Amino acid sequence: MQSLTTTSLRIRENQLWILDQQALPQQSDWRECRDVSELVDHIRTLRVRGAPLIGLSASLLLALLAERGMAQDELHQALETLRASRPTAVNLMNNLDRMKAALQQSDYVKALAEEALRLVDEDRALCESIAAHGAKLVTPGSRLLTHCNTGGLATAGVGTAIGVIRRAHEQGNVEQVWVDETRPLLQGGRLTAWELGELSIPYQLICDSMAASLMAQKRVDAVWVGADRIAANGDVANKIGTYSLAVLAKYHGIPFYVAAPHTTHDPQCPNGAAIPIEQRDAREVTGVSGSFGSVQWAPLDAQVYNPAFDVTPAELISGWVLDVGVVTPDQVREGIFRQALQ
Ligand SMILES: CSC[C@H]1O[C@H](OP(=O)(O)O)[C@H](O)[C@@H]1O
Repeated sequence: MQSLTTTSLRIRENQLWILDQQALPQQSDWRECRDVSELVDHIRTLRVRGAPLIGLSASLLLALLAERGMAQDELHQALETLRASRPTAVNLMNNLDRMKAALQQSDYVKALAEEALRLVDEDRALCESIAAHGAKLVTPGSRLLTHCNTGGLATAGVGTAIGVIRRAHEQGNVEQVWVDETRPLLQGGRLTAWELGELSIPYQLICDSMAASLMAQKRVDAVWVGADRIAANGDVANKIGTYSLAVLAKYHGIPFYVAAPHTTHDPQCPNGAAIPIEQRDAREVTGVSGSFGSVQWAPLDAQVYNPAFDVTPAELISGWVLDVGVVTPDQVREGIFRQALQ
């Protein structure tokens, strides 16, 4: 398979390398990813994370395994093992459905490689289109608030919500970004802060609990977040804490935008209640860990509730900023979300 480079994935000499996103920003640790069990572990521990990136890494590994001679039936098993690695982000399921179709072909080795690389190229283009549509919504002097991490680390391109912020900043319309640290795994404090620093985009890091008072002080002009799955009715599953931001934005009359590829919309999922929400390990809440080691502050036997995502109902969303354009609340109320994608 040809060499490939994204912010957090590489193909070199037919080997997949991943940038350990749990080690960032203290360490840029590239790790070989040789087989399914390693990738599943990287995905489950969020060394590989971000809805688009999870799907792309799984697709690229399957293509590499085929090139190394893995039998078709083993590849089918590998594909389904990867599908089960994280349940919420629909990108993984969509990508693997396409890889499964490639696996049915007679020359499946070639078909898998072509499809995996096509998915990477498509994601890059999707990011650019999302960013272009979204940047038009960012007015001069905007102070934008974002949650979790939705940049180049999480995609093959410029990102989704952070892609919009990046392009709007290039157009001179972003005064600064408020970055939610995003407990429990601190994707904002570790990854978005790192990415915006690398891009020289002015930001201030905040604890998630600080967003409300910033909005009350009229210091936030819009909220931009990503999505892991958009239900047929426009409800959105995204990193835990997104729903509370949407409620706060509604209360304060602040626009709340979701940026995502159109493929994140899942017409088979009727509404937010039908989106599977991943429950995660208690130790992520009773303490924190990273390349610096780990520290636990709560009792180790503390009872913990740790859903990785929450659901924001469509009524709280000002616009779904997709690669195909911006879907409006009126279109969603009219139940024509899908048609709006045409
Ligand atoms: C463009 S990434 C979309 C989505 O993925 C993140 O979740 P995680 O860090 O657990 O993989 C977050 O929900 C982002 O909004």
